[in-house]
Amino acid sequence: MYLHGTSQINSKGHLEIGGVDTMDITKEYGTPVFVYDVELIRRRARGFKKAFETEGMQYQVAYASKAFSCIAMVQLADELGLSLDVVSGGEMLTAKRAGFPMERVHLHGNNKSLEEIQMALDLDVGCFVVDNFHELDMLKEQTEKTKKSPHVLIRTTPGIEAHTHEYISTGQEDSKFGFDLTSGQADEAIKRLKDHPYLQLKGIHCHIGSQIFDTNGFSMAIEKLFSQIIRWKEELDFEPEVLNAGGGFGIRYVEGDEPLLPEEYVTSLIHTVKEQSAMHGLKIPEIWIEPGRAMTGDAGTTLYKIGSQKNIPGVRRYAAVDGGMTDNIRPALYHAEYEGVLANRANDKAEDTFAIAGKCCESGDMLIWDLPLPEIAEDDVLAVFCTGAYGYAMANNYNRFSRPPVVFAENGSVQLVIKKESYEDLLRNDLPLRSAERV
Ligand SMILES: Cc1ncc(COP(=O)(O)O)c(C=O)c1O
Ligand SMILES: N[C@@H](CCCC[NH3+])C(=O)O
Repeated sequence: MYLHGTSQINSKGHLEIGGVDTMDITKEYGTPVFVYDVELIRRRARGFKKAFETEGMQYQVAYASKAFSCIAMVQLADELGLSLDVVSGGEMLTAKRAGFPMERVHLHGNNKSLEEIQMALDLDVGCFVVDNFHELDMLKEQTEKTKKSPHVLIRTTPGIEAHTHEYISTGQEDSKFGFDLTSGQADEAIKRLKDHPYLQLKGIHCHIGSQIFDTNGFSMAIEKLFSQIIRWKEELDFEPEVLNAGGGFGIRYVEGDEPLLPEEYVTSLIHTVKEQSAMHGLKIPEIWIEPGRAMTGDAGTTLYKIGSQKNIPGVRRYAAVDGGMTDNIRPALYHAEYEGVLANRANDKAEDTFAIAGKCCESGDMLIWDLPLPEIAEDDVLAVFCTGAYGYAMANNYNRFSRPPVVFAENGSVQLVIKKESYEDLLRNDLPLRSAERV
């Protein structure tokens, strides 16, 4: 069994996270519940920053809050000296309410609305990552109106295909994101932005995909960008001060996943950027990165209660838990794989293989297809590891299930950071049918 971060098995045979017995957590908060190992998030943040500091670089590590956003998480990101990547009005407002320094917030999005652009200017968001001409026009108009002068990066698609699931690969030419490098779109964006009286064009952004295990794709993307930068310098008198290499750093979900350490990804990035700058006689730009999954993914564990079982002899043994695709849609969406353990009997030997099903009215609502477990009984608690990124963040109310609570565990104490959604929360926006006097 692979245990992440501070997770360990205590003398009662219970899974412990952040020094807290997970059985105490389920007693207090019920199931399902997301538990974050805060110390592991701290370690990840330190890892990403360390390499930049060792190499004496100007940098920003922006936590991609789409992976998991809530007020406490954003406050933790601030405490860790991170910047923040947001992609919506909701994520922006979370940052504001968390008291996050808005100048360190970077706004992404391939279809930012006018309302979101206005909100970002109102909130003094530090940097817009401009994705397309539609946004560019709105942004120009709004900055001319408000006389605000945010920093801007141009998001480019470098034409690099990361070896990952098709739906989470974003850097290839045929992508909905960013300005294409080869057709001249990026050049046009630079021309339109360069001498704008308010928008301060600082640099270039690219993001090649997610859950990437090696450094080749990042290096190739940087080399590709530099081949354009030398041309931009000559033809457009534009040399980026900032190069944002995006996120995408992988984590270990299951055996066979072999990610690098955060500092290893960063060291390689820095070397490629330094090498390319020296080769082309350019200044070394600031490097910004945007890790999401690698910051919170393996720090999250979901605890479920086992309920019904179904044995189809010679075919499969199903065990259903009290959550599923409503709190973790990744298996249904990407065939993502997870590992898990019985949190209340973590030392018991596995005796059979179980397919762990969710409780939604959907055959594809499966969490794990082949999990070795001991003989299980009703009310056993199943811990599914590595659910900290794009778990709660992609949670939904299908079948009108409510979203679980989230707790942070550290140094033997536990703190509730998101309350369980109540039935009242679920019904809050419903209005009765106008003709239905009966309601
Ligand atoms: C622009 C951008 N930055 C950062 C991220 C975070 O990616 P990850 O969670 O894989 O680090 C994403 C999502 O893939 C993204 O689209
Ligand atoms: N949500 C995806 C990754 C996409 C990240 C955002 N571009 C996942 O769970 O893996």
